[in-house]
Formats: sequence, C-alpha cells, structure tokens
Amino acid sequence: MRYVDLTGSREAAGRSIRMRDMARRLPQLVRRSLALAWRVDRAATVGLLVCQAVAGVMQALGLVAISGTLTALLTSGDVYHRLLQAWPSVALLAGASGVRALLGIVVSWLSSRLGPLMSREAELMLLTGCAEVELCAYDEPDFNRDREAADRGAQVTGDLIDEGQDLIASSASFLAGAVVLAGVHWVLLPLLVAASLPQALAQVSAARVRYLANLRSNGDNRMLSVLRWHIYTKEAADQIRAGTMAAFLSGRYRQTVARINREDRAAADKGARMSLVGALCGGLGSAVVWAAVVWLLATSRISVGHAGTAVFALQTVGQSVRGLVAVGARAVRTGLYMDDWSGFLDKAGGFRMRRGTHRPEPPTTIEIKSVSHRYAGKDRNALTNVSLTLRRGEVTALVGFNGSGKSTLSKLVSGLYLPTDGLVLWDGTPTSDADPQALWQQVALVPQEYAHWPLTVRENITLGQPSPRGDVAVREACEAAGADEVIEKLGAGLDTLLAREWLNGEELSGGQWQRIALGRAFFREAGLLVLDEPTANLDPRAEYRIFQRLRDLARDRVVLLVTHRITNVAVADRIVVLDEGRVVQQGTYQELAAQEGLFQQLLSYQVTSDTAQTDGEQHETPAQRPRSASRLPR
Ligand SMILES: Nc1ncnc2c1ncn2[C@@H]1O[C@H](COP(=O)(O)OP(=O)(O)OP(=O)(O)O)[C@@H](O)[C@H]1O
Repeated sequence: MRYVDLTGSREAAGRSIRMRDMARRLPQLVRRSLALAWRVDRAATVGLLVCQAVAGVMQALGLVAISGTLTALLTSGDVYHRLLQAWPSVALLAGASGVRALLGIVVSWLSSRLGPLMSREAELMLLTGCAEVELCAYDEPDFNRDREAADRGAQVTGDLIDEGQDLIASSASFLAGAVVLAGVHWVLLPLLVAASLPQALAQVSAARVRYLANLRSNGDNRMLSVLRWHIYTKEAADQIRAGTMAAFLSGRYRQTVARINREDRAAADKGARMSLVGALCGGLGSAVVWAAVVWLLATSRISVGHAGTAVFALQTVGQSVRGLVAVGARAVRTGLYMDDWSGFLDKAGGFRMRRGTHRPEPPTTIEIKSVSHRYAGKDRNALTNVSLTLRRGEVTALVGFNGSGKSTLSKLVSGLYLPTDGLVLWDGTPTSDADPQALWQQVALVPQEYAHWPLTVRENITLGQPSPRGDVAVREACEAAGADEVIEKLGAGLDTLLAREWLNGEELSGGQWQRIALGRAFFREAGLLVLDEPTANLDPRAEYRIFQRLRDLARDRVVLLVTHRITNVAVADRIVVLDEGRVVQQGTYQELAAQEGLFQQLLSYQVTSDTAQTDGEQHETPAQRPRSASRLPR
C-alpha cells in the first residue's frame, strides 16, 4: 500500500534538471527568492543586496591588491624600498579582507532573519490559499497530494535566501577573479571554465538523482507520516491495543522505511560515482590550467608577479565555479520544491471561490430547484434532480439509507457546495451569487463529524466570534444544548481548555463533545440551522431535550435535520425520504407512516431495533409526547 503520484508530472520536472535548464532557472530562482524576501522585509533585502555587491567589489579589490603586492615585492631593488612600494597594496588587501569579513557577518545576520520569515510567509500564503478555495477542491485527489508537496516547498523557502546569497557571493567572487585572471592572460579564463565543467556536470547530475529519489519516496514518506500519526496520537491508541495491531503497524512502518532506505542508498551511491568521475576529470582539467600558467611564465608571456596573482585568481575563480555549481544544484532542487509550492498556489487560485456579492438576510425560504450533484472523480451522482422548499418556521427532516445523499443535500443548502446542476435559491438568490462569507454568517451547522477544537469551552462555543451579550449568550446556548451540565463539572468553567493532551486541559466524552457542538450551533444567530445526526452520541434524556428544543428554534429560522433516528423525526413538520440521491417520498410523519414505501421500511427497522433494545418496553417518540418543556425529565 503506497500513495502514488497519479500524473507523474513532478517526476518529469525532476528529470528535466540539466545544466542548461539549471542556468535558465537560476536567475528565476534568485528573482523569486528576492521577491518573497522583499515582501517580508524590505530593509533586510536591500541590506543584503548592498552587502553582497560591496563584498564583490572588495573581493576584486583584494585580488588587485594581491597583484600589486606581488609585483612590488618581486621587482628588483632593496627590501626596504620594495616593502615601501608594497605597503599601499598590503593596506588595501587588509582593508578589503576586513570589510569582507564584516560584511559576511552582516549577511549571515540578515539571512538568518529573513529565512524563517520567508518560510512563515510561504506557509501563510498556503493557508490563505486553502481557506479561499471551494470545498469541492478537497474532493480532487491531486489537490490533496499537491497541497502536501506545497507544504514541503513552503518549509524550504527559507533555504532559498541562503542559497541565493551564496549564489550572488559566488558570482561576485567569480567575476572579480575572472576580471583579474583575464588581465593576467586571456587564455587562462576559458581554460579554467572548461576545466571546471566536468565537476559542474557531475554536481548537477547528482542533484537530479537525489531529487528524483526523494520524489519516488514521496508516497512512502506520506505513508510514514500517516502511520506515525496513528501510532503516536491518542485517537487510535485504544484500538491499536485492543486490536493488538502494534506489530502489524510497526511491521508496515519498517517495510516502508526499508523501501525509502533502498531508494536513498541507490541515489547516494549513484551520486558518489558521478562526483568521483567529475572530480577525476576536474583534476585533469586543473593540471592543464596549472601547466598553462607555467608555460606562460616560462615563455615570458607573463611576469613572476602576474604568475603569483594568477595563482590566487585561479584559486578564487576555481572555488567560485565549484561554489556556483554546488549551490546552483542545491538551489535548483529547492526551486523544484518551490515550484510545488507556487504551482499549488496557482491551483488553489483556480479553485478560489468566485461567487457573487449579494449579502443574504436570514432566509424566509430556501428553494432547491432540480438539483443534481456529482463529486469530482465519481461516475455517478450523489443527488439527482432534487426539488424541495425549506421554510422559516418549519423543521424539515431528511431520512434515508447510508449514502442516499442526505449530508450532500445539507451541504448544498448551506452553500458549502454549489450544485453541479440546478439551483439552490435563498429567497430567490442562487447560492452561487451570494457572498459566501455573508451567507455562512446565516448558517449554523452541526456536521456529522464536528471539530474538537483544542480551545477553551468559551471559544469552542463562540468559534472566536463573541456576542455583544458576552457570556450570557454563551450560557444560554449551552443550556439549550445540555452543555451547561458538562461545564458545571469542569474546573475552570467556560475557561477550561478542552485539550487534555496539551497544557493539562480537560477531556470530554463523545456525548459531552456533541453537546458542545450543539451549543456552538445554538449560539450562532443564524437564519438556517442544519443538524446532521445531532444526537448520535447523546443519552436519551439529552436527545429528548434537543428534539423538544427544535420546535422553539424553528420559530425564527429554517431548520434542516438529518437523522437516522426515525422515531424522533416526528418532531419535523415535513419529512423528505431520499433513496440513491432521489427524493422518493415526502410528507408529515403521520402521512408517511400510513403510506407504503421506504419510510415505513425505515420505521419498521427502527421500531424493531428499539423494541429489542428496550426489551419489549413501549417506545414513546417526542411527537407522541406533549410538546411541553415542563415535562422534561431532569
Ligand atoms: N467528499 C466526497 N467525495 C466523493 N464522494 C462523496 C463525498 N461525500 C459523499 N460522497 C458520496 O456521495 C454519496 C452520498 O453521500 P452522503 O454523505 O450525502 O450520504 P448520506 O445519506 O449522508 O449517508 P450517511 O447516512 O451514511 O451519512 C455517497 O455515495 C458517498 O460515497
């Protein structure tokens, strides 16, 4: 079992790293890293550029000073006179070295400030990009895979500033050395560049091999992180123990690690072989260059002073070419990860919500008009030609077998998804024409799987959007959801942190969490309340209270209830029965219970199971009970 790259497009990108490609990409990378750096800290970016430029000039001055020093020292005359002549060059050399050392410190200070800022900024851009996409984007397998790759890209973005700096520094030192070397004798420069080429090629090839190995292990690395999450975290800890799964999971982990190790080893071996061949060829090339210097000196084409300068310049240029290639290869690899990041931002941009600007009021009616919906990559509709009207003051219940399309319909009504066909109209305005944020201000949703936010109880209820009435509103919502009983038992009341594993917070039971999730929905002053299996974890008393409360809530809002508790849907004004994405029946509880059809079937299963559960005791539905809160058992 492994996660795979479905398109292979990234592998193709990795294979495309060639020397030419690298030369084309490097300026792009420097530009991109500078643009991001500029975005996060302009002063530091300007500072870095200035420092690098001055460092380059200092390097050139240093080499000129070396030449001056050697020429002065190697001319004829007495030592005192030669030292006197060499003195200005020595002073220049010392000054240039000192300034370069200082600039190096400033550059590393500014880089270490900028790097983390850039990574954080790249992560923030990802977060913003994700928050702005249509929910349907998450149904695309490529979207999730690319998001993970982008995450890695965001993390390495900070490295690009160091690599960019090293590139600029190596280029500056190459330029300085090349100018001086060409001044000594023009033939030395092309000879040196030709001699450095084999090593350059070997480095680029090794970088490509490493990137490709990484890419091939991507699916396995993802598998490892999924396995780690399940093995480490509390969520599955009880099931791992009770299911004696530890050996199976660690076995799978070991197998996956072994595959990654094999891939890494092969890449390391191949990279080392390439580097060895490159070094051998580079060594031969260097010998040719040194031989050229000796020949130039022997044939008096250059002076002894110039030969000395050439030695230093050769070292400088050689080092900078090697540096350029090594850093260039690293930067191109980082750039490929950054491509993943920027490619994902482009992709997220393609999924960005582009809806209208209409700001909906609390809806009086929500009309579902010939709606069909198909999820991405699916070969059949989740909903087909559904038409229905929900009204303020009414509770509408959706029932049906698993997978019949109930949750999908509730998400379309809430504007979380836009239908692939047909319209969902809020007081006549299609959800696609409404400003999504304004529309969701009018939605209170309890989904089937609600978040257990590691926040305080208060924040879990208000979702960070407190009411002007303060805690009074929070407490009212909690009381309505039965969460007041939960809070009473918590040490710090509303201030209790609901995250036991962190910072000594408190842990709640499944039903207690569900009461909190209901409290959230009741707290929200929204015109549409959607409850998807709102009482699945509640005890009978809490469930009874919620269903009783629904009638009050429906007075000034549209209520949509999704439930499998058929005996409880009697509380609804209208029940809509879905089967394989189509509405097959609708009516009141009494009407549907009296009709032959799917509802009767569902009811019979429920009654049978309830009867079995209560061992023959008669089951009383909320509808059969008087609608009076005064009878609530406490
Ligand atoms: N995000 C998704 N991507 C792809 N298919 C989906 C997605 N969500 C639901 N489906 C598919 O759509 C169909 C309807 O699912 P839906 O969750 O709406 O059913 P449901 O009636 O709410 O089921 P349940 O009673 O089990 O909660 C199912 O076949 C399901 O596999």
